[in-house]
Amino acid sequence: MSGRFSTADVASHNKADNLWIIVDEDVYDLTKFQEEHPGGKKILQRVAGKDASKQFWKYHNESILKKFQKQLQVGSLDSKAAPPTPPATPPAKKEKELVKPSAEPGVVAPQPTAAVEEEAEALDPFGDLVPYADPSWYQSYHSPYFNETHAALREEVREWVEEEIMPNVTEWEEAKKVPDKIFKQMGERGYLAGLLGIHPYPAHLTPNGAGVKSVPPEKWDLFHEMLLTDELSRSGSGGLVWNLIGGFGIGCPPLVKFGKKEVVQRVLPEILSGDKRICLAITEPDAGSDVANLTCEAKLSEDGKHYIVNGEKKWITNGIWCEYFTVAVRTGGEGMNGVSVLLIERSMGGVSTRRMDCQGVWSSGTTYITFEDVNVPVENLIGKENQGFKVVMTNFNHERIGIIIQCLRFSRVCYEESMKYAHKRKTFGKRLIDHPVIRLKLAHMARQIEASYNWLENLIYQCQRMGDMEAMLKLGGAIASLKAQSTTTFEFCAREASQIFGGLSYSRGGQGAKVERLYRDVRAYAIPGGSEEIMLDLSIRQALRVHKALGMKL
Ligand code: HEM
Repeated sequence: MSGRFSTADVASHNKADNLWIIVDEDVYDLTKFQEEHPGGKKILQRVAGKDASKQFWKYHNESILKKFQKQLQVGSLDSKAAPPTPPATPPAKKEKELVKPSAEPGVVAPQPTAAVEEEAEALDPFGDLVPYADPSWYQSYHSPYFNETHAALREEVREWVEEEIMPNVTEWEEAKKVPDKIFKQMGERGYLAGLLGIHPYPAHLTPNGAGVKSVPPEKWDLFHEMLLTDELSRSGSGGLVWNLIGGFGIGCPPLVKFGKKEVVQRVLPEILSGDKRICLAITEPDAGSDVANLTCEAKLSEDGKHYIVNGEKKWITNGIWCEYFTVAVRTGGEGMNGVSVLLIERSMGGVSTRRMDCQGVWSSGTTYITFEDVNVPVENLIGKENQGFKVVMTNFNHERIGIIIQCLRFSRVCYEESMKYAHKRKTFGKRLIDHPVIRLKLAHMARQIEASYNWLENLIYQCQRMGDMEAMLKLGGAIASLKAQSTTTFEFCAREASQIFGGLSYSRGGQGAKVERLYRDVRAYAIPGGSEEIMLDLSIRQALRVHKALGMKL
């Protein structure tokens, strides 16, 4: 694809059997491709030998060029500037320390220990700079939370997502499967190790012991985790995100934090390398948010060496692909004090999984599981017997924060796609963006996204300072509330984006692909991890309990 051509050269390829076009000063040979072009061959023949940039951008988005470039591009116009040659050694980046805001007087949160009082400096602008389409720290606004290590990770992840993931998401979603090599890359790049909620992340357990390329383990914090999930969510596919981190992100942390050392040492390396998968199995056909009433039973064998597990689990993300299952079971009497958590391994026998067909998140592998007389060694108990509720509850904050990050980025994707489309689509002689009614829709999307995201940053900071236990006690209410806020924001943005895209977001694929897919994914966020109704009620009950303990005066 390295040829250089004049416009006259391209103009000579202007027949159906010799069909070249120009898009943005690059030259494409569509002679063979025209037969399979979803928009038809005649439309291509009409622009044969010509600059078709305007027509191209009217009907397609960026991912199409990325996907077909290798196959169809034969070169560029000789008038196009040659791509810059990269410098032999990239300029060294100056690292700024994380700036930690000091707590207000009277706030119970622990005070920062390191006396880092440097002023928060804005980082270089990054991305397309569409207002509100990225977090404000991407766009040269000041932030107390992000430093150069976050900027480096952002660049690393974005490049990978743009190259390896973006062009293929629609295809994978339709196939209901993401190629295994992508999950494997999550391991190789150290991302799985970074998503455990553990700092420093266990770099020695990543393949080659290398960890994450742009962030050493000791610098890793919850904002890196947040950013990783956020950037993955730019794919505009809940299925893709859940395929890569859905099961792992909620199934692995309880094992690492509460599992027996020998068991963790045995299984963790092959999970963090991306060779084997793990998921969390709590929900049952008859017990969703009502965890305390689950019925999957684990009976201790007479010799006390095994639990014998029988029961069913439903809507389990990634289950069909997993070797390991972090499972909530009943080992004691009724209610929350009879619940334990076990690591069940497929190789133990008696584990069956089948894919469930769902409204959204198609490539996430939603699963129905049956356990029939599974013999689980007692060493595989995670936490203490009958105290599994604590393990489950600690995990909920991590799970819900993941849901919030994804929902807010998906809302941004809906907004960004709408903003870009509104600048090219014309109705009644005007671009959509020139209609006040469309700007109003965008404004309502943006205000909800920004307000929710700013609360999210604050809660991540609180989690970072508090640690799991304190965060579980103090932040459960606020996180539950923000979960409801983010899913309603997502639902609103998906609807408004769909109205702006019209028919293009009703059919699958093409320019409205992300919006159509996200519209279907909304319920997968609003229902699991605690439904909106339960979250909102909990947010008040929990906050009152905490503030009573803090000395609230009514
Ligand atoms: C590099 C050249 C091109 C490639 C690789 C390409 C590829 C595609 C693909 C994959 C689609 C399916 C929809 C989607 O996924 O977006 C499509 C649809 C379409 N294309 Fe192209 N195309 C090219 C050039 C053009 C040009 C130059 C025109 C117009 C002159 C055009 C007009 C259309 C139309 C009208 C549709 C249907 C859009 C819709 O369903 O709303 N394409 N093209």
